Amino acid sequence: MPGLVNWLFRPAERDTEGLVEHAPVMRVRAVIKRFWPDARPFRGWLLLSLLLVLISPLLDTAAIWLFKVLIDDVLTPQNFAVFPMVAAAYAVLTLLSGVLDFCGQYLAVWIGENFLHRMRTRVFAHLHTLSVGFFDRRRIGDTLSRLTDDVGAIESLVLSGVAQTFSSVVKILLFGGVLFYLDWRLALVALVSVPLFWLVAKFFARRIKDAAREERGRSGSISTVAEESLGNASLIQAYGREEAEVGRFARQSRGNVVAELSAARIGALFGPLTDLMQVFGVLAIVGVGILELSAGRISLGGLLAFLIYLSQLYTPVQSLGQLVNRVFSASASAERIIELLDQKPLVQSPPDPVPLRRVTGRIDVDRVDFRYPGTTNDVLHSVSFCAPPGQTTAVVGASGAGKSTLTKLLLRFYDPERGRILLDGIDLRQLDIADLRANIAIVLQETLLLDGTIADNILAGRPDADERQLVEAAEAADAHEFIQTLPEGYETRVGQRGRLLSGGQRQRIAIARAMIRDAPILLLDEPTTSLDADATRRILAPLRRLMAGRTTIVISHNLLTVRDAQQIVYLDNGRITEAGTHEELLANNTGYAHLYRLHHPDRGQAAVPEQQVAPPRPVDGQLPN
Ligand SMILES: Nc1ncnc2c1ncn2[C@@H]1O[C@H](COP(=O)(O)OP(=O)(O)OP(=O)(O)O)[C@@H](O)[C@H]1O
Repeated sequence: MPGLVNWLFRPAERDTEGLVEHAPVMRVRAVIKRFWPDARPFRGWLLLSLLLVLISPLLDTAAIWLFKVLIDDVLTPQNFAVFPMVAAAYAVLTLLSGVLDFCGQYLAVWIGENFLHRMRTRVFAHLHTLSVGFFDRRRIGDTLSRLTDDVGAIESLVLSGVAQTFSSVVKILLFGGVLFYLDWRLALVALVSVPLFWLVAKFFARRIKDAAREERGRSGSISTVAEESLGNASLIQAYGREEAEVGRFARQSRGNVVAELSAARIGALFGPLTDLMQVFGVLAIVGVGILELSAGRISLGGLLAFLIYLSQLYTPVQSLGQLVNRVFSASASAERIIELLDQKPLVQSPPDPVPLRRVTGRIDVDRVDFRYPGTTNDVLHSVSFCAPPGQTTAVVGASGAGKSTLTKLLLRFYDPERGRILLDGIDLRQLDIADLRANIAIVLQETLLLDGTIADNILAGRPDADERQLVEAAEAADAHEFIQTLPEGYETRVGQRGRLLSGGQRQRIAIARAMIRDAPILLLDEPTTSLDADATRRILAPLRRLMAGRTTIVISHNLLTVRDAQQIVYLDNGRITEAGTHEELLANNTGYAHLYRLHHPDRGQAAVPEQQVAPPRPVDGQLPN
């Protein structure tokens, strides 16, 4: 027996793989209070739906009363004269109750779905206010699972939960009142079991919430593993990791099953237990009912109607109990949403930003120290340099030196720990983030394409551009030609992350996007790294066209693009150890020169590298070669 009890109440296993961020535990009342303001636009409709909820048990009460009339005034005295009236009343009541049920149910779904839509959009919009750092730390799969599944739980807490509680309470009061009206002694006997219901429901509620919390977490882990695994299908297949991945997925899925079963055992036990209590209650009433009948204090019709009202009373009491359980399990989901909503963006625009239009593009990096949130080591140490307007500054250094980190600070994905970055003499922290980013165009190593058409992807740089500007940008990016050979030209879809295009084609689309943006500042982060020599050669000319006249910060291992720069900054473990032109740094014969020779072993100490590609664009007559 103790073994059986243990099995019935065995909790779900805790997930120890740490794929999802655990949400802080909250009281149900606090959860409801938190989301109640979100229901504001629906409160009028909710009131109407509560009104319908109120009318429906009234009709039920009348129908049961008609049953009493049928027995006591038609069947017992065998009086047919009253029957047509009773029958007509029944028909009208049923019709009315049908219409009201339809309206009530549709209204409830309408309110629920519209609330859900607003909530989902709000959470999604909130996610987009968060800094890039949040997405670096979080598993996308879990966030998706919260956005799709957990959001629904809030609706059941603040809307359908409220409506159902109201409906149950109304029914209990109404049917309870009629019971007292029919025979108060019997009614007292009937109500003795109500507190018992509550105790049982309370006992179950906490266990259900624990199981639900684990189940939701596991569901997030399943999505996380699926998203990571399927998103990297080529890597996994190339390295034969399929079995290991399936195993990882199965582990989370099994954990979900265990949590679901734990919740199911507790949930399934609740129903029969309350049924049992109900049967004992009814038997006790029948016993006392016989005494009442023989004492003439109630008619047979009255006793039967009493039992029917009683059965109607148990249903709302029982559903109130189940509702408590449902609310507790839904609040486990709501906790996960609250955890998301409570995330604050690491960087925010100031309340009174300095107005900014098109900048001239002077960038001053002033003694910047930086470390990533939650880490212990500085990635940048007292980094200072100036990128003059319209000129190219190359940031060079070994892998992990902090080059990309610098571009993240320029885009204000993060703020420096100490020091500042100035744009046209204004600290980035004083600017509206949108104004700042409107002045910057980026081309990254791994081209970011959205799953839309080629035109969509280029126009993402400037949505209000017209078709002529679109084609001009594509031509300047050397992309127009290949786009025209595609079956649907500019309207060809590029597939998820642009997988239907080659690396070089993706990169040229990215250049066209930056081109159409026509921003005064350009950030190029390893734009040629993922390309082979031929593809690199093809994008160098468009890249140079893009760089012309803009303040460009280029991070590259490809010293071909670096050689074009008027200034080269050499980063070593987060510190600037050298700065100057290509020739100056080669003459220094330290970090940069070593890196250069690493890439061009045949060049030795040669100060002037020979031309490898089409002649570089003549920038202000200052080109190193
Ligand atoms: N999101 C992050 N959270 C914590 N640490 C990070 C994060 N991104 C980068 N780092 C760390 O910061 C350091 C600098 O990284 P960064 O990407 O700036 O180097 P990099 O010079 O651009 O390297 P590469 O040439 O290989 O791209 C590295 O040690 C890296 O581990």
